[in-house]
Formats: sequence, C-alpha cells, structure tokens
Amino acid sequence: MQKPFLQHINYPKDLRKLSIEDLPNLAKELREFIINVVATKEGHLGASLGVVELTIALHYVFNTPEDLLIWDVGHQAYGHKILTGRKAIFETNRQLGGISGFPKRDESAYDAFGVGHSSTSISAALGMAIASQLNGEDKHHIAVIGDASIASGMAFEGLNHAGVTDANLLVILNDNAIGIDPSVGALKQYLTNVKKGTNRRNNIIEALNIDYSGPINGHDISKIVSELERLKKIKGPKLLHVITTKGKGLKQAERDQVKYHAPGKFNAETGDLIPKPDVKQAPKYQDVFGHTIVELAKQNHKIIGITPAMPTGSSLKYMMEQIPDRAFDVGIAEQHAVTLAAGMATQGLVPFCNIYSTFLQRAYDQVIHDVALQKLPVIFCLDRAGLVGEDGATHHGVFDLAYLRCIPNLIIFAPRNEVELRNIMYTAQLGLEMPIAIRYPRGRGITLDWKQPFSKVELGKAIQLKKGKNLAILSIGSIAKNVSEAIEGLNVSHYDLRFVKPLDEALLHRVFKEYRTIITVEDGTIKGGVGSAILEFASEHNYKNTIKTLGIPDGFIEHGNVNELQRLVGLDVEGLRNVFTKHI
Ligand SMILES: Cc1ncc(C[n+]2csc(CCOP(=O)(O)OP(=O)(O)O)c2C)c(N)n1
Ligand SMILES: CC(=O)[C@@H](O)[C@H](O)COP(=O)(O)O
Ligand SMILES: [Mg+2]
Repeated sequence: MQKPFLQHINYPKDLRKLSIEDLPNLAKELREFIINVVATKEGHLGASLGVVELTIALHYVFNTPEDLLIWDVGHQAYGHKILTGRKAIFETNRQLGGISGFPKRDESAYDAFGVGHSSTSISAALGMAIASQLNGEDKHHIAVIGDASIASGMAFEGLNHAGVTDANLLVILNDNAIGIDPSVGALKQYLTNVKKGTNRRNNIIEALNIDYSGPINGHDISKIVSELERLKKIKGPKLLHVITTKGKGLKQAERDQVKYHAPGKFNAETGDLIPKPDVKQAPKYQDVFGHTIVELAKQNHKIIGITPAMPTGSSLKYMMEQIPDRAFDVGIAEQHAVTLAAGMATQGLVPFCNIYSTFLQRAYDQVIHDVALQKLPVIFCLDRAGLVGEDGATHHGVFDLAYLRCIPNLIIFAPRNEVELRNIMYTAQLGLEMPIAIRYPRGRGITLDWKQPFSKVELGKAIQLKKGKNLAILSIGSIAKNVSEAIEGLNVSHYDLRFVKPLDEALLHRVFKEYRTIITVEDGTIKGGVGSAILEFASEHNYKNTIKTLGIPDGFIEHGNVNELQRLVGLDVEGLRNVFTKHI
C-alpha cells in the first residue's frame, strides 16, 4: 500500500494488509485526521488521541467485527470509527443527523455495544463471551476501559464475576492516570505503584483469578501488537495493562489534559484554543453552583460538597480548591456518592451531592433506599438536566423529573434562572427535614447580575410571571425563557411552577378555575413528568379543563445542538408559539 495510508483504509480488512513497520506512520496520519476534524467540529479529543496506537493494533490483530470490541464510555473511539467505515462522514460527528460521538449498535456492526455512561464494558463483554461459549463459537471479546472507569463499582462487579469464569475475555486497562479530571482513590495509587514496579507481587487482578500482563507502553505499536498476538492464544479472562498519555501528539492536549478532554474549537496546527467573542455573558449554571457552594460553605461549616468524578464539569472544583477538607471527588461512583451523602446527613452534616442528571440514573436505588426512605436531608444538585446537545441520547437529562417525582419524601425544584438556583441552595442548607433535588441545565443562564443577596424560597410556592386571559401556561425550570419569548404579544398567563413536588395546589386550584385551557411545558419526558403531575391533579380534583402537555416525546432524542433539538421536539420559541396560538 502506498503512503499516505489512511486514504486507502476504510475498514480493518484494508488495515490488515499493512506491514507492521507501516503502522506507526498510519498512527501519525490517524492522529492528524482526528485533530483536524475535532479542531473545527469539536468533540472529545484527548482520549481518542491517547489510544491511536491501541486502536490500530486491536483492529490489526483481532478479526473485528466477528471478534467483539467494546469501548468503555466510548469518548475515545474516534479512531475506531474512522477505521471502521466512517472516515468519510467523520466530519458529521455529534451533529444533528450525523454520526454519534459514541459507539452505537445501529450505526455500525463494528460498534459491538452502545456506550456513553462509563464502566459498562467489562460486564457487556463478559456477557458476550459467555454467550459465545454457550453458542459454541470461538471468538474474542475485548473491553477497553480507562483507569478512572475501572475504579467504578460496576467494573469491579464485572471483574469479580469474570474471575470465576473461563470466558474468553480480554480487558485492556488504558491507564493514563486521568479521567476528565485527575483520577482519584486508592486504586489510582495502586496503579501508580504497579507502574513504578513497587507492587508486582500483590497484584489485585491476579488475586481475582484474572491473567494480568503489563504494564506496557501503549504508544509502542509493535509492542502492543505482539502482546495482543500472545494474549490471543491464551484462553480465559485476562487483563492487559497499557500505559498511555491522554492527548498524545498534540502538545497543549498533553500539557492541559483537563481542558483538552473536550476543548471546543482550536487551531489544528498550534493546538491553541480559539478564543470566544469577548462579550459579557450570563454565567454557566455550573459556575453559579460552584461559587455559591463556596460562599455558603464559608458561613455554614456543616456543608460538604460531593462529586462523582466531575469536579470541573460541576464546578465543585472551586470548593475543592478553597475548602479541600469538605469537598470530595469520589471518582466515577454515583452510587457511592449518594450513600456517602446519606451517611453524612445522618450525622448532621449538610451534603450537597452534585451529579449530572443522566448519571444519577445509576444511583436510583440509593436515592430511594438510602436517602428518601430514611428522610435524610441530602441536597442533590442535578446538573445537565434537560437536553444537553451533542453528547446525545446517552447524556440528555430528560428522565429525572419522571424518575424522581414518584419517590416519596423528596422535594423537587427546578430554578428558572441563576438567582433562583442560588436562593434554593441557600434555603436548602438552612435545614430541610427531607431531601431535595435541584435540577438545572447545561450551559449559561440568563441573568448577568446573578450574584444577588440570598433570599429564602418558600417551599412549594409557584409564581405568576405574566398575567393574561386566554390560557394558562405552566412551565418548570429554565425552559421558562423560551415560553416567555413565545408569548410576547399574546394575551395569556404564564406561571413558573418551580416545585414539581410539592405542587402549589392552592395556585393550581385558582388556575384550573380561571382558565379553560392549560398547557404545561417542561424539558423532560412528557410521560411521568410535570405534565403528568398536572393531569393527575386535574383527575384527583375532577377538573375537566383542556390540558396539553409539552415536553420530550416518548423516544430517545439524538445528538445535535440544543437549539436544533428543541426545534425537533417543539420546545423552541417558534414551536411553542404555534401551539399556544392554536389553543387561544
Ligand atoms: C456513569 C458515568 N459517570 C460519569 C461519566 C463522565 N465521564 C466521561 S469520561 C470520564 C472519565 C473517564 O476516564 P477514563 O476511564 O480514565 O478514560 P480516559 O478519558 O482517561 O480515556 C467521565 C468521568 C460517564 N460518562 N459515566
Ligand atoms: C464522555 C462524557 O461523559 C463526558 O465527557 C461528557 O461529555 C461531559 O459533558 P459536559 O461537556 O456537559 O461536561
Ligand atoms: Mg484515564
């Protein structure tokens, strides 16, 4: 094959025609390709750059897609996508109608398992390996998992099971000592010792009955190929420990690995980030959370901050920097984060447990069994609620209102703006007798002057934002902004419910008596969400008003920017206005 190689390679079968000496050159080309596209189209950069050699080696040695390759989280799978039939459409990555930023089963036969949330790869690969055995098939099953993801409970559960099987499973631990933020915990320390060569005898992987090899240099492609060839011949569960550098091949990305996890647009030549226009903008909700918790924690020494592996994304990092003994990054461990907070609450501490809405799905039982059932006043701050944009179906925080609303003893609040977020955080830490979930969106708010003096929020109180005659619109949370714009010039009333639970029943009785038609608007699933709550209220009190519920329809919403996705589901200003005017 002639250089440059990448242009001749569409599928792994083309790649397998190369000689091993050619692979480093291919790696260089693949890296450049990823950098050039991500520089303008954005996306996850550092993780994919770090596994370029590993990706090539895996497809070179194994007979994918017959051999099953599973990427944990999948944010590192750009090279895999490019080498498995998606090079020509890689420019559409994460865009509306384009390919997903994560492996997805209905996108390609090479995407053996759909991912996005971490630490699922070992269980999924083990399931496939056991299925192959039962089906009498001779296949390889490979899970590639990062050092932060393998520290999660679910990955441990998979390893624990794998160790008592003879399933043909290869786990590749891609150890770059960082997640989105630096990896944490005792396992990280253990892996560091293994790398230093000071912990060879007490190998915890071998103790689990899993064949351990490594650590090897994950950028030495011929070394990885020969090790994979060797492991291919060994039956049963095995783990290969590979050391890589996140962001490999782009200096800035290697140097500032947190920033370059998903850097936004940058100059492909220099790696420099493209500066955003210098206009005064409202703050990100995450920063309002991050600064407000510091402000509150300086006054209330019982306040604790907890994040499962998202100190930067949640902005808990500000508290970790300023009050390190009361702010905890517990790693990718949502279940632990919730029960840790519950334990602290039993002892009179005031834990703020900040978890992305989508990731709290993993700790559902802990919310019910460890927090709500025991009425422990944990303060959940659910960031990235609603449609999150380009991460797509795996990451939209659209189920929370439905999955939380049915839990007894739980207050649920959604701030309309940043000031409301601050005030509910202030109110919650004054002392509630039950847990509260505060859910707010990804991105920026609407209030430039957000840092106003705190004021107490009256629990269960909705407010009227606009008075009109023809119909009543009830919205929840930050989608109120679209509603406000959509009703400009219309003679309608607009209420912000604020609390999904408890509902402001007194206000609802007034609304149901005054208006024939009521429209609810939420950026969560229609089924089970606020609209459902209003329908239940109407049925309970025998109201016969016309009720229209707007929100996320019953289906998984793909990737695209938030404006496009809102348009798709009819939550954009124009879509809302059309519905409102039809009902006047
Ligand atoms: C359950 C869950 N929690 C949190 C995240 C957010 N998240 C995505 S990637 C990542 C870090 C993964 O680190 P690692 O496994 O070491 O992979 P690397 O990025 O270093 O390749 C985190 C915390 C997630 N995707 N899923
Ligand atoms: C892959 C993953 O789960 C994270 O990197 C996620 O994309 C972060 O989302 P935010 O960009 O909203 O912090
Ligand atoms: Mg890592």
